This record gives sequence, C-alpha cells and structure tokens, in this order.
Amino acid sequence: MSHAADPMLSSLLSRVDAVIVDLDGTMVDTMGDFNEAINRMLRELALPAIEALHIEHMVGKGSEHLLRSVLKHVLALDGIAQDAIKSEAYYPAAWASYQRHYLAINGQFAGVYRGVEDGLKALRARGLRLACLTNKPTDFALPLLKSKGLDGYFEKVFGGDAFERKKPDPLPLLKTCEALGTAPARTLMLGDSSNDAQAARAAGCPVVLVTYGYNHGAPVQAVDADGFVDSLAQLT
Ligand SMILES: O=C(O)COP(=O)(O)O
Ligand SMILES: [Mg+2]
Repeated sequence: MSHAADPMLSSLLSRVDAVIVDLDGTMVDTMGDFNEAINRMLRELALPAIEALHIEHMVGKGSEHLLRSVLKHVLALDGIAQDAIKSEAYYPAAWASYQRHYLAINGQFAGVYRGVEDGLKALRARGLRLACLTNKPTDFALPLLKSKGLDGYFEKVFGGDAFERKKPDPLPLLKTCEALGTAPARTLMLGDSSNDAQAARAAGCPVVLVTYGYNHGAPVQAVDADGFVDSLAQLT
C-alpha cells in the first residue's frame, strides 16, 4: 500500500541520524504470547485465569511489572500491606514459570504488524542507523526478532534488563544513543506508549508513536509526542 508523503514526518526524518524502535505494540503484536504464557503460568500455580483485555492494560513496563500486576489482579488484592506480602509470596514461582512458558511459545501467538518491514527498509534506505529498545527481557526479545525476520535491521538490540532502569526513564534511550554514537536530539524514538514518549522527552529525543499498540488502555493520541502514524509504512 502506498502512502502520501507526510511533510511533518519527512522534515523530522531529514533531521535525524538514527531511529530507536520499540518492540511490543510497535513492531510485533505480542498480546497472544503474553496471554498464552501468563495463563499457562497461572494454571501451573493453580491460580485463576486472566483475560487478554486486562493483560493489555498491564503491558509496557517490563515483565516484572506485568507479573506483579497479574498476580494482584487474580488474587483480587486491594493494595494493603498484607496483600503485597501475599502477592510477593507467589512472585518467585510465577516468574520462573512465566519465563519457562514464554520462552517455549515465544512468537507462536504473535505477528508482525502490517507495514513494519516496509517502514524499516525505508529507514535503512535513507541511511539511518537502527536500534531496537524494548522493556521486554533481552532473552525474550532476541529470539522473537529473529523468528519474525526482523533481527537483521538492527545494529543494536537492548532489552529491559540491559540498563539500570527501564523506559519511561530516559536512561535506556541515552545509553542506546551512546551505543549508536548519535546525539539524542538527532535520534528518533518510534514507539507505541507513554513510556516511549516520556523517556524520549526526558532524553531530548524526538518521538513518533504508532496508533495501534498498547498504551495501558488509554488513547495514545493524548500522549505528548511529535507525531503519530497508523503504520510504519507511512515512513516510506
Ligand atoms: O514488555 C514490555 O513491557 C513492553 O515492551 P516494549 O518496551 O517493547 O513495548
Ligand atoms: Mg511498546
């Protein structure tokens, strides 16, 4: 599908040397993987199942945060101190089980969004350097990118465990710019959620968000960003 060139996007792309691309909700629709791995883990721990819709609102701040939110939800906890202790008691077993199940199904219930490969090819054709920066653990991200044929586009891939803090903290973006050797002001963040946008703003990177990903159940257009695209193909 061809898209009319967007003057705002063209101007933005002409002012950057590199693009940092988010993974979940931006390149790959991983909700099926999250749903499958989480519910296999819950079954193993004899806990109640959770619906995909609830999971979608919990994705974005890394797997540790996701699991803590899931445990709190299925244990129907209300946040008092006693509940935190109860939820934490499940956490080590939940984390071990979740990792095992996620790695076993990684990519099987996930698909690359339409327009992603065309968009990445176009960015490379402009001579832009590409890095993937996700809050997903690096050990989940690397095999996923490979199985979806996306690994070859990126010079660097950093997961949520690569640095001391995750997005929305600016640190992972600043470290990625450092690894690419590019100035933050000339490095575009391409993501799907407020985590990506807040991290980009704080790092001094321009930011464009896709409109189809996971933004904690909130409308992404309300997030402070430099632009929005319905498909990465709009970057062509
Ligand atoms: O795993 C997550 O929490 C989200 O990952 P993302 O940073 O690629 O969107
Ligand atoms: Mg994302």
